[in-house]
Amino acid sequence: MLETKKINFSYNEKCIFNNLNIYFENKIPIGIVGSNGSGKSTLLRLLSGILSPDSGEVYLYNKKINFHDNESILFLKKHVGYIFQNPENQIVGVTVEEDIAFGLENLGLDRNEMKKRINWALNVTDLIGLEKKDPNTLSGGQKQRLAIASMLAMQPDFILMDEPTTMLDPEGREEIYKVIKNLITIGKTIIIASHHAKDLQFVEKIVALDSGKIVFYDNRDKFYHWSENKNFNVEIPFENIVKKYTGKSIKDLERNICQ
Ligand SMILES: Nc1ncnc2c1ncn2[C@@H]1O[C@H](COP(=O)(O)OP(=O)(O)OP(=O)(O)O)[C@@H](O)[C@H]1O
Repeated sequence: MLETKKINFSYNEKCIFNNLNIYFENKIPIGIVGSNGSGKSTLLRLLSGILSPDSGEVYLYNKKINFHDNESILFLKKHVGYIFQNPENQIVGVTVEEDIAFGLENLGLDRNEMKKRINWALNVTDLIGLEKKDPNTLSGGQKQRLAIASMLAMQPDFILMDEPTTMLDPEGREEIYKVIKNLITIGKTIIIASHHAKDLQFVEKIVALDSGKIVFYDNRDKFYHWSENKNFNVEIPFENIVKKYTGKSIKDLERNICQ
């Protein structure tokens, strides 16, 4: 479990969170939605130790994170990985393989373990065969998959993604969806902040933020019903629109066409 208790956070004078309590259970994929500026990225950054709260607490597995203690922050960072919207912010190696190895070098792993982790991360992110490539020559989708692979090799339990497909073309987006599915299958807890319906297709629950407050936290399907006529700047999934206007699922309609 990853949670915040009574968190307060401001950028200079601008208050973003006032007494925010939220929890994320292991292995329940969650989407975070909200209009621009509602605090989605800030929340992900607080949960992953990139930002520290002004007051209040972050707990991971019931352990309180001490933001003044490097070891405590490392404990949080070891278990909670963060993926930026723009993969360029995360890529540092001169080859794909070296980029993945970079984060591992500080962990004191032996060569075999490093190799094993690199291959595993390449596999989960579908990057096998690109090990020797210069990251600068990769497509947007491949770069984002590399950012995920490099973070994955550190073996975090929670993977926080901040609008992971916003910079990508449709092909790149589909590549990331395949990876998100893989990550869920191997038991990672995914938390995705996004405006795109397809980014949220695999999440079980949705948290809606409005000016730093949680105004909804429940199952994904309930969210789309609840949010009708509210402005959360989030796309409605195509299948929900079809269902609303025809009363039928896409599968039922396809069946009728084929009969
Ligand atoms: N480094 C910063 N310094 C000052 N203000 C910031 C900073 N980062 C974000 N903000 C402000 O804090 C508020 C919340 O920002 P945040 O990025 O968390 O929202 P968001 O919901 O992720 O928005 P978006 O959907 O546009 O990405 C916004 O008003 C934003 O302008």
